[in-house]
Amino acid sequence: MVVKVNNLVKRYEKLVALDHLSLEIQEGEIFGLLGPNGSGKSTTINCILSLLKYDKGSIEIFGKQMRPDAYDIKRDIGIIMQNVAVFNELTVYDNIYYFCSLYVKDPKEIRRLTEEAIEFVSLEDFKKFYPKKLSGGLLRRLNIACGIAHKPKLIILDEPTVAVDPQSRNKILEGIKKLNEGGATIIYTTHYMEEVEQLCDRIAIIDKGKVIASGTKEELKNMISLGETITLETYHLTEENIEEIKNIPNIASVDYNGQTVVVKSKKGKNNLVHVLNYFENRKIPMGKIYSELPTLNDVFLEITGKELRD
Ligand SMILES: Nc1ncnc2c1ncn2[C@@H]1O[C@H](COP(=O)(O)OP(=O)(O)OP(=O)(O)O)[C@@H](O)[C@H]1O
Repeated sequence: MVVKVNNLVKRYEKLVALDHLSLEIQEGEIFGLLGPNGSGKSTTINCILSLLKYDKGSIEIFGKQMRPDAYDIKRDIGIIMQNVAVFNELTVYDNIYYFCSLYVKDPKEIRRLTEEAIEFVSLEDFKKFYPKKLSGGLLRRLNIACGIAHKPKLIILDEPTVAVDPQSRNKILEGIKKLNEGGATIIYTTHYMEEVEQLCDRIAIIDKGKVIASGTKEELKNMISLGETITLETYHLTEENIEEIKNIPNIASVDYNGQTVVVKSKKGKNNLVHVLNYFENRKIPMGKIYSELPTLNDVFLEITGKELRD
């Protein structure tokens, strides 16, 4: 176990930001903390890092109790915060060198690690640039390089792709996978379900400071009753047809807007076949058809009754 958070409670005056939150993160995994804005992700990370005091609970990292002065633990952690934290008066190279020098003493080794980090985030052409001259995506990559240059065993990234262009976003996600393949354990917070689906081995979904579900994405999707969502283009459905589709076994809901019908089914076999057979037998013309498995948004929606997105 790399991180063990037990029953954490954090209040900001009257607001309970973390409400008995527990997490267990194992060595070598990419662990996703998924939740809407304001659910408590940054507060969790700041408590884990002992940057914030909390009211109740305990936090262990690498099997030891985490404290504000636990420098032996902090040395092995890389932090990439939501807000870019670099020095505007230092170049790209000097920023990375500086952050690396907080953990590594030998100048030759710092230079080697700095070059490696620059290569890792593909900033070779920008070494002498000052942060103000970098685009948002490049700045994020610099922020990441500063956090990982000292080769930490545990890397914590708090929403590193917010307001980043798709190219930089892909580079960041690929980079995180590479860091993980190199042996680092990763904690990744985001409100983008696509990112955790793509990246994470295990996920905790949080809402209002509580873990509402956790597991692999398959486990999370198996927790809910929704099977698949079938979307079908058709201009010819009557009220009677809609009622009949609702009565097909295993169908949970039917929504029709005059152009497309969205049929949600409960878990079970051959749901798509049954729906298509209905259209075939009634000779109702169909256009495009597709069927989707539940998303993590569906999981969030079924548990909390609201959308993950704002
Ligand atoms: N310093 C603070 N003082 C008072 N309330 C705070 C403070 N920081 C956070 N909060 C509140 O605590 C709750 C959790 O906030 P937190 O920033 O941890 O959520 P988050 O999931 O990281 O959201 P976001 O992605 O918007 O940062 C929110 O209701 C937020 O308004």
